[in-house]
Amino acid sequence: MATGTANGRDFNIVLLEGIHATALETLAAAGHTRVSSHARSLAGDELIAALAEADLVGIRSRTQLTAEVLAQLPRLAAIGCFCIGTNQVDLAAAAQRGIPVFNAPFSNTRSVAELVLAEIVMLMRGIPEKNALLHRGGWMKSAANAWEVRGKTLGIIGYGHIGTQIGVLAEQLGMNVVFHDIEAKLPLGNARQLGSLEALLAAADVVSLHVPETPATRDMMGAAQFAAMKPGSFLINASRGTVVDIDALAAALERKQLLGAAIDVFPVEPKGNDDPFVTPLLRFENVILTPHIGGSTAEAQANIGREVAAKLARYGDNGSTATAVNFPQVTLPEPAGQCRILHIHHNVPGMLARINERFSAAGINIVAQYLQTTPDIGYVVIDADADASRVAFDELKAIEGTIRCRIVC
Ligand SMILES: NC(=O)c1ccc[n+]([C@@H]2O[C@H](COP(=O)([O-])OP(=O)(O)OC[C@H]3O[C@@H](n4cnc5c(N)ncnc54)[C@H](O)[C@@H]3O)[C@@H](O)[C@H]2O)c1
Ligand SMILES: O=C(O)[C@H](O)COP(=O)(O)O
Repeated sequence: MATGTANGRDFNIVLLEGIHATALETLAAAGHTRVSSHARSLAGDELIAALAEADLVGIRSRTQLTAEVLAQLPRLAAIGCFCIGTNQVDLAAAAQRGIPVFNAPFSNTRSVAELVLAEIVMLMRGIPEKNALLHRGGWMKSAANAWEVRGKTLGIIGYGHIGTQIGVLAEQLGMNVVFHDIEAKLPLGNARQLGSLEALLAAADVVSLHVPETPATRDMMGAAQFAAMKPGSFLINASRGTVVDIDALAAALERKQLLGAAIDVFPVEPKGNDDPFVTPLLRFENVILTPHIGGSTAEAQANIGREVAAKLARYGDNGSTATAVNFPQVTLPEPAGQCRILHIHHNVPGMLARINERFSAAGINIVAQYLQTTPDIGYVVIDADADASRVAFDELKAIEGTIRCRIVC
């Protein structure tokens, strides 16, 4: 199905999940004023109704944009994830519908790293249970199960942006750092990559998870992995809730295989601050529970708001897909002609020839042309003069294999 919109600045933009005000400011500065904001995540019919007229949508980690949801939003032209994770969007389905997805790959990295570092110290001193007891009037002055972190081993699973930051900071506290990753990674400082997850679990006093949500990371910490951890060690999960089998974690805490944990993300999380929260971990006072706030700092949210809003505005205004996570990436200068046609199509043989034929048959001069492809999707951007572009636009929309076609003048 081919669709077309007249001009990027006519875009209707919907922001969900309390995205920071810097996003609105950035969009307004780019001339986008048709923006509505919602404080929480939406689902089901509410979500479809809120996004029915949206050209651009901004979400955070909770809103699920599945293939089924996207199929009901034919108008949607681009998605901004105002966070790092993009697992909440069906990226392949979005690409097939000609929808690029943008995120903020490192604006909250430091915030997560600082939280994890603090949690390592808190857990190794037994602070969570001492704090809970003291709030009830109990006094537990004791050095039992309280250690310096200096000289202990931190095991990082997923040595990407966040994992590497944590490794560097932990070494400054005198920790030994080992990591496990599916890719061979450059170790920073004195960190060492271990050959397997099992080797890491056997070596670490504290294990910290920093992998994305993928089929391979689902329940990657289950009963067998907890049994393989050092007796009396600790687990930190600030990645995604699906990475840890939470019942297996509860069992490991129960039998004191683990002396504590810090959990920021959960398999099921409330949609907003007014919804109830349940987890089998409530009964453990040696577990730090935080409501998915690893990236929730003033600095991170303000930066994310600016970064992702700018990416959406740029795509709307000039078609640039630089840094899109699911789409051919084209970094574009300002239009060289009076109008720019953005043509998204299935990547089948002869498509570019068919597009160019339309221009030469109509005697239209192409001022500039850009092409980028992935195995499935092709993205061609053509600058031409205004009247000619409108003729070409109508022609290009009709080419078989077109997914979406847009003109910006
Ligand atoms: N709690 C929060 O608020 C919060 C904030 C930011 C990010 N996150 C989560 O943290 C995750 C990591 O963020 P990042 O910026 O470091 O991502 P990243 O992409 O830079 O790093 C992820 C690393 O995990 C590795 N990896 C992937 N699959 C793996 C597997 N099966 N086994 C071992 N390693 C694997 C990758 O090779 C990569 O090195 C994000 O995907 C997001 O889900 C949570
Ligand atoms: O992926 C992320 O960046 C984090 O999980 C933060 O998500 P949030 O924006 O919903 O807090």
